Amino acid sequence: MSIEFRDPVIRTAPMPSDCNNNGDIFGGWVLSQMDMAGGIMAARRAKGRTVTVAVEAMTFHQPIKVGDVVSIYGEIERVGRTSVAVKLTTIVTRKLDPEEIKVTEGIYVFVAIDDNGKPRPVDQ
Ligand SMILES: CCCCCCCCCCCCCCCC(=O)SCCNC(=O)CCNC(=O)[C@H](O)C(C)(C)COP(=O)(O)OP(=O)(O)OC[C@H]1O[C@@H](n2cnc3c(N)ncnc32)[C@H](O)[C@@H]1OP(=O)(O)O
Repeated sequence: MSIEFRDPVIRTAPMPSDCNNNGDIFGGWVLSQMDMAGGIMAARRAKGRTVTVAVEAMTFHQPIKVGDVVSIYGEIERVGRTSVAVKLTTIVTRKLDPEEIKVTEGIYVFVAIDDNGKPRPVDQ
């Protein structure tokens, strides 16, 4: 299903306090939002706790600005023995403009962990 017809995992609006020294939204803010979106998807897929082990192929295509509505879409990219990779794409709309702009994408890898923080198998 294409992005336009799916629900985002997270939809939010950044605040002026989320800006960097250029006045755009700080990259760390969006990385964190993507981590949360991927963490929700991975925890659902792994049916329990997961931790982020790696971020692969992260690209910042366009800046995010105050006033943007930020939507993060996710899809499961692959499932390993203990890991779940989630492809995350961030789309914004700017103020009242309905145009959807892809601003970031990346693949976040999560590992399912047990109560001792050790990797545990994910149902295939
Ligand atoms: C129930 C529903 C609830 C729903 C509602 C929940 C809501 C919930 C929302 C939370 C949203 C916040 C999400 C933030 C999540 C953090 O902020 S987590 C904090 C940051 N991360 C950490 O602190 C993790 C620190 N690292 C570790 O503890 C250990 O390295 C780990 C991750 C447990 C792995 O341990 P290890 O012994 O090194 O594991 P190892 O067996 O070598 O590898 C395990 C798997 O990882 C893969 N892997 C290892 N390194 C890499 C790498 N560099 N690249 C790719 N893959 C790798 C391996 O290939 C292997 O995969 P499989 O082949 O088994 O599939």
